[in-house]
Amino acid sequence: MLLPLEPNRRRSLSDPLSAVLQPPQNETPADRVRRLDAEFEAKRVSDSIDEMLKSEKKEKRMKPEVKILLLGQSESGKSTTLKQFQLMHAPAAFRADRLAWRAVIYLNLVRSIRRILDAISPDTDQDDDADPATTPTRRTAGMRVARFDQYRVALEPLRELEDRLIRMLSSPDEIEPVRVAPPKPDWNAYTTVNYHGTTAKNGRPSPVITIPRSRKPLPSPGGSSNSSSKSKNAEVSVHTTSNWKKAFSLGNRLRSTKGAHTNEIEGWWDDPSDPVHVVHACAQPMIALWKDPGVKQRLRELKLRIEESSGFFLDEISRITALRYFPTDQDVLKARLKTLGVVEHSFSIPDTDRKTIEWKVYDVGGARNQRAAWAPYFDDVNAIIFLAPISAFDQMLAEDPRANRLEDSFLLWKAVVSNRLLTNVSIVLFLNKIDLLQAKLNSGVRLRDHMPNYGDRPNDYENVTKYFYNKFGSVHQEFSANKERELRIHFTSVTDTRRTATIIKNVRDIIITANLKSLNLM
Ligand SMILES: Nc1nc2c(ncn2[C@@H]2O[C@H](COP(=O)(O)OP(=O)(O)OP(=O)(O)O)[C@@H](O)[C@H]2O)c(=O)[nH]1
Ligand SMILES: [Mg+2]
Repeated sequence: MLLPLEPNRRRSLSDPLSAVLQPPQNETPADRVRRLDAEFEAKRVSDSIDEMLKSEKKEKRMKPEVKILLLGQSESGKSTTLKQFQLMHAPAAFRADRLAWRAVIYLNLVRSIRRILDAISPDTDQDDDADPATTPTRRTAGMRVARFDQYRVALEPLRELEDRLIRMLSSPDEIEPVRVAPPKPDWNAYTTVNYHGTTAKNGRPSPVITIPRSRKPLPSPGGSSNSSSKSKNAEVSVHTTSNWKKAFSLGNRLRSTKGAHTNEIEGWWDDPSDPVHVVHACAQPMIALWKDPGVKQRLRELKLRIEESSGFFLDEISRITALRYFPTDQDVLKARLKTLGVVEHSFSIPDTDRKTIEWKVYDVGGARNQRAAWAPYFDDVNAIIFLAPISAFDQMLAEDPRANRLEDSFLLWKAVVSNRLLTNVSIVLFLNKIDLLQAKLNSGVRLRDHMPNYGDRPNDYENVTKYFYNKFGSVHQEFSANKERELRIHFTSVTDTRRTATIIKNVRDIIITANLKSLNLM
């Protein structure tokens, strides 16, 4: 039986392709059957290839890659949230790095001590180089701390240690220092800087992180200070990529067995050059300084709440300065390293159907001069976790002492929710540092003194958190580029592992659902 000619075969003869496909003029009925059979077979093969491609595509869509961007101002808790992701989804790697964080923890501790000495120093009254984020703008006259000179002398070795830790963390084996990061920082303010010279394959800059350096060295016994550290924004950069961790990793520090007979392990505590010996030797004066009622009184007069600051370890000096101190998970979560650039971390996470999904979490630097680096990540991100540290309502930005940190968070939030590139991106808001907020309100700090709009509402946790919830929520409602977008708001303390794990799980499910919906798979 002759197969009928398909209507769509009749093409215009002006089309050269059609002319070629036309059956020959002198085609016999037998030739025609053969030709149509061949065409039928070709179509069958082509259809089956199409089918395979379709199912491969579907399979690919079923295990999508999810990209999450962590956004928020500096010290909002982005890197801490990332650490919680690591703790949940790559615990072995997280724990393998714990020893490396020892250097950062020592540096955080030394820096806190330095801040106290700076604050209580009788020389500080004329200081125009104090930390704007933490130093009261006007010095308050008060009692001189009686033992100040003793503390200054006893804690002098910490000055050299700080420089040494910075050098160790700054990847000394990196040979080609190249500046890649932000366009406009005061480069002269960075000391001992090594930058990774590579640029990632997508043209995005290589990640680096910085350790905030105290603005001044410890006051020297003679009262003079190192002039090189007088610059305003002195910070030290350290690569996220590798070497700062290597310098302090277990592999490097546990080098050999002491002897075939004893089988005793030689650890960092046996290395006389290890920084632990300096902090260990200074432990007693550090404890005495922190416990000194005169010091506490002076800090109160200055309204300096050191215990609320990043990388706070002053309540745990004995434990942290012990010769065989090994950081706990919680120590690592509390340790502070400032991020510069954008850092990508990948996790393979099984979803509800036990399919593995590749999650890419991007942690960005939140300081103002870092924010220009965010935009290149907006075009292919699935979700944003935005962190606003609501305890910071009485603080100023480190990079701009005139800008209230919470006002800055509101502006940043508005810019993110109204950004058109992010129209179809799920957004989750973490109102973070609620533990510090609670402590601050309990200590009598009033919100309305810093945000007059708060008015006469009660200054308690419940009312204050409700106020922030509504304020951030209404900014989203008014300015969102996507009026359909459902906003999820969580009150968080991202240093709290148990609560944060529950929230992350919840956020993960929401993001997966939204992602599948956007792919029309639900
Ligand atoms: N008490 C308390 N501390 C927190 C909380 N969240 C973060 N921190 C601490 O605040 C400090 C700053 O947090 P990071 O995660 O480094 O901040 P970041 O947003 O990554 O900052 P940049 O890298 O500068 O953009 C760290 O020492 C954290 O341990 C919180 O909810 N409560
Ligand atoms: Mg960070």
